[in-house]
Amino acid sequence: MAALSLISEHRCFEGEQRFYAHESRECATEMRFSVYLPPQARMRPVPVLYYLAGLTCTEETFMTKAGAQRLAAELGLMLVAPDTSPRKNRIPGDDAAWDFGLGAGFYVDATQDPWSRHYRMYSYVTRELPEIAKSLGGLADRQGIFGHSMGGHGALVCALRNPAQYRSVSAFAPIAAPSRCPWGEKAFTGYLGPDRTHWMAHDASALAAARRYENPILIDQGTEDGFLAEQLKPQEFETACRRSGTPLELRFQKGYDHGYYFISTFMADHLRHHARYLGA
Ligand SMILES: N[C@@H](CCC(=O)N[C@@H](CSC=O)C(=O)NCC(=O)O)C(=O)O
Repeated sequence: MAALSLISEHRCFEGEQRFYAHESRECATEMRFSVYLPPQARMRPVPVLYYLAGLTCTEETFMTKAGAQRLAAELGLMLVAPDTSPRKNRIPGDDAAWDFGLGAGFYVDATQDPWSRHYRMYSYVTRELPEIAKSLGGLADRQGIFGHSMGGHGALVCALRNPAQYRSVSAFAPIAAPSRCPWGEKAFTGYLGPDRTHWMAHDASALAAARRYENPILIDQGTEDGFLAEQLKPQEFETACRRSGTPLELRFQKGYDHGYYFISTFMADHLRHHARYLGA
């Protein structure tokens, strides 16, 4: 594992909020991530909860907007939030749109040129970040994952493909059927190519229909979310879970939109959900 470079460190609810950069093995360029170390981490290894953010976000968004650290400190949960794409090695056209390229890695391992060298967010999250979390005092056998929108899609896919690795999963307004919405179709075509059979390994609804995930999945979705009907499609995920017998609690929250005021409102429920299955 390459050395971590500490960008900044801040005392927070008796724990430590840190921001790091490092040369990523999987992305073959510099990556950034944030970590919240609860006070318990000074004494012993602690469970780890990964948060994957949405389009246009960075490694800072969750830590500054979601209000998760106070309860994470109480529960003794380490929080780890990666950036949403590589940014250091620029690719022509990577900033041409806000829903593809920079800030929009979609948590897949790209197979298409010119993205395939650096855009390997799936392997970065599922392989490299856990090694880093362990080196910072995280327990390898007590990991959970959650996320928002594009990151909700990423969290569901990581957990459904690696049920032994992630004991718990939840999402806020996830892109739940990316093969059948404009954001997902654009990203998967660009990163994975036009053959839709290659998309299924990154489609949460396809994965949930194919195999049962044992622990209950929690999803919160705002009813006033402007992306709900066209981009998110949580009902397709609900149907898929029913097919495989995967336990799902899909909660429609009246009056809430897609943003971080919604996420911060229900953050405590998600942290407690993970704490329950991570033994925190
Ligand atoms: N183009 C707009 C909207 C981008 C946006 O809404 N991003 C969401 C995630 S959407 C799906 O992944 C987000 O989390 N934004 C960050 C925030 O702080 O709300 C724009 O560029 O703002």
